[in-house]
Amino acid sequence: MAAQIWGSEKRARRRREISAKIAQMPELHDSKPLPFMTREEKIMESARKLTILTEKMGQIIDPTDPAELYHLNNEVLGLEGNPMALHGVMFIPALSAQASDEQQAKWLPRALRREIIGTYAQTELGHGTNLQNLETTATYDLATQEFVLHTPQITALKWWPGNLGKSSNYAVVVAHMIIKAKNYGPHPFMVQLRDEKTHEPLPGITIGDIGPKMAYNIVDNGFLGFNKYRIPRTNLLMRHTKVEADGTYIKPPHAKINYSAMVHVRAYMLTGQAIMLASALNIATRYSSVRRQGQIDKSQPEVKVLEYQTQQHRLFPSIARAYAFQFAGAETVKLYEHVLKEMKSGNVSLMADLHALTSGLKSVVTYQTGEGIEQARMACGGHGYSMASYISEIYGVAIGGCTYEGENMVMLLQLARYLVKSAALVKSGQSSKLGPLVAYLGVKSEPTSLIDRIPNSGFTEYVKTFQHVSKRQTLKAADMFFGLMEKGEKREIAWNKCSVELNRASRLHTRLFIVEAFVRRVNEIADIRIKEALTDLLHLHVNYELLDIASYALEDGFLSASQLDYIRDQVYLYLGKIRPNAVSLLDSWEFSDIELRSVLGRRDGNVYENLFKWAKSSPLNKTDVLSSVTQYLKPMMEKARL
Ligand SMILES: CCCCCCCCCCCCCCCCCCCCCCC/C=C/C(=O)SCCNC(=O)CCNC(=O)[C@H](O)C(C)(C)COP(=O)(O)OP(=O)(O)OC[C@H]1O[C@@H](n2cnc3c(N)ncnc32)[C@H](O)[C@@H]1OP(=O)(O)O
Ligand SMILES: Cc1cc2nc3c(=O)[nH]c(=O)nc-3n(C[C@H](O)[C@H](O)[C@H](O)COP(=O)(O)OP(=O)(O)OC[C@H]3O[C@@H](n4cnc5c(N)ncnc54)[C@H](O)[C@@H]3O)c2cc1C
Repeated sequence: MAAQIWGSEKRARRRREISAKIAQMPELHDSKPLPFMTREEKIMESARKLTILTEKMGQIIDPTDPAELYHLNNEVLGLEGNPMALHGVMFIPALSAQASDEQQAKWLPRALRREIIGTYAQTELGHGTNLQNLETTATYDLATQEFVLHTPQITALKWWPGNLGKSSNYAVVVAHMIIKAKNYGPHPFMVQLRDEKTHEPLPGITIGDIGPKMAYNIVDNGFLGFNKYRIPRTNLLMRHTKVEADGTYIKPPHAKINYSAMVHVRAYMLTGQAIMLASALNIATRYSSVRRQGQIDKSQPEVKVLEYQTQQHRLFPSIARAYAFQFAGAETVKLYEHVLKEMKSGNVSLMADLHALTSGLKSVVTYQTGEGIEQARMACGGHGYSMASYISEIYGVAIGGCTYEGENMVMLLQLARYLVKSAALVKSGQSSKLGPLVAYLGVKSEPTSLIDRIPNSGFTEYVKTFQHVSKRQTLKAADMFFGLMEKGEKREIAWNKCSVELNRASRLHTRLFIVEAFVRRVNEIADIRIKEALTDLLHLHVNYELLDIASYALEDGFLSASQLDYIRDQVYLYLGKIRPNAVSLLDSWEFSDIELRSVLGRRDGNVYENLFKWAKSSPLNKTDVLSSVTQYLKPMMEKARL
């Protein structure tokens, strides 16, 4: 099963080898539990480990393999980020995709050797989503052949970029490029921020940390202002766009090609989300098979809480989602790598499809991951609320994904644009022009679902039902939009008036893709036992998801009330079937105790003893009487007694 999760037996074996090596290197372990550290201590600890990794990484992993890098990152540095997180996740990918060969030769080896630390600075205090209204400017000075970066007012301060505040000395900065008074829109520039020797900010640069956040507090998200700060013309990233010495602008082959660093993270982050969801569920499911509370049969001893159907209903559909996201994520990364290769050789024809897909997936996956982790926390009762579970930290980090790389609602609306265009093709009889991901929009569906009538259809009837609701909602939302425009409404106003319905279509389309990716994977599996276990999980997934969106299928009678009962019964049936495999389905992800960082979710299940040990190690327990008591509470009580 680990091979299915991680993509191959070799990958699963490599993960085990890497975990085993790390287990033997105490210098790479947390020196104390992260929840007992201050933010400064955590950052210090993380930087300490980073320097060891820079020396020893090659002995532990293949540093050119993103999957191995990510595993090393999660084991050693953890989910809360590190002082070089953006260096790996966005700075290097941005240079790789957007710098010319010559620029790459100059900067990439330095970045890879970690001579310099970089980040990706795009969002501003006043604008993040709407890139067209970013305010930072890069004005070309023909006389000196330099760009002058400037922050015209406080709302134009770069705000949020990870590791910008304190750690990075370089950044890819996105600014509106102005040449001879003409604004060419946002473009990426390589900018040195700090002196390479002293790490002091360079003159003309105002920079700092934006303060603590809900999570990710090892990352120094920062602010940045420029005061007429000059950089050479050749610091514009020029793989796709060029500006010649005389100010001539050579436009890129696709208007949005400069957005590739965002698409990179959107494609890769799905796996990250699946891992976080599976981690939280691993903790909650292991704990639920240790925790005994109450009786189902009063004549019997207290049961493990995992025996309760409500507990299973709370956890198991999310186990199925974690697998589904992992499989959909693997497909998306493959597609991304393909499109990136094509883009490098000038073929940009697949960019729109990739953008639409990643926008929808990013939104649905992060939202449902957040939901699943929060349920996992509640499934652990009081102990879930303790930082000893580590679930609250996982939750805080995971839901950051609902916001970064494009706010979820906004990204769903990006997918909706693609869906509406596809609907227009269907309506104008041009279904043959539909791309493969939306081809179902042009296929006539049956009048009713056959779900309960062909139960062994190998999920075909389920897929058809998902297709039916997605198609119906897409065409309905598109009709609403076109209808408003026909009545004379301006395009943008009509769009806004339909946006809730449009986003519903985007979610349904994305959920269909996730189901299909799960079905595709299960169909490929040769090993009978693995196939059986995953088929049970897939049954639970399709029935649970369908129940969740049933209103869309009920409203036009595609599903009947009796079919809904059938689907509900299937959910209960598969909850019971999955119960014996539940812990194994999560242990198969092979998270080490070092990586999980959870007292509650330890592999040995020795929960209570370790919780007590953990509590005793709390800094508050270093002394029996705190100074808050001697200084304030004790005098107060004494005064009251007089
Ligand atoms: C050992 C130690 C190692 C440690 C390091 C570990 C290394 C690991 C190695 C690698 C593994 C990677 C694993 C990753 C795991 C993830 C972990 C995450 C970590 C957390 C990092 C967080 C970092 C966060 C960064 C950021 O948030 S950066 C800022 C992001 N900002 C946004 O996303 C802004 C959102 N807004 C937009 O994208 C745009 O403004 C918009 C798309 C909404 C609108 O754009 P615009 O206004 O310009 O466009 P229009 O509306 O005019 O036109 C729209 C048309 O353009 C098309 N379009 C838009 N975008 C694209 C695109 N990207 N591609 C193609 N087409 C695009 C639309 O479709 C429209 O087309 P149409 O007109 O035809 O409809
Ligand atoms: C943990 C974290 C890490 C980050 N790291 C980085 C980084 O490294 N580099 C970087 O540059 N940035 C980074 N960011 C910033 C991040 O990319 C932005 O916060 C994000 O893109 C959302 O933009 P915003 O903050 O402007 O939200 P807003 O756009 O102001 O969103 C506020 C609300 O308005 C709604 N809204 C906005 N526009 C529309 C629209 N057109 N239609 C409908 N609704 C709309 C949204 O849906 C939302 O409900 C990070 C953010 C976080 C939380």
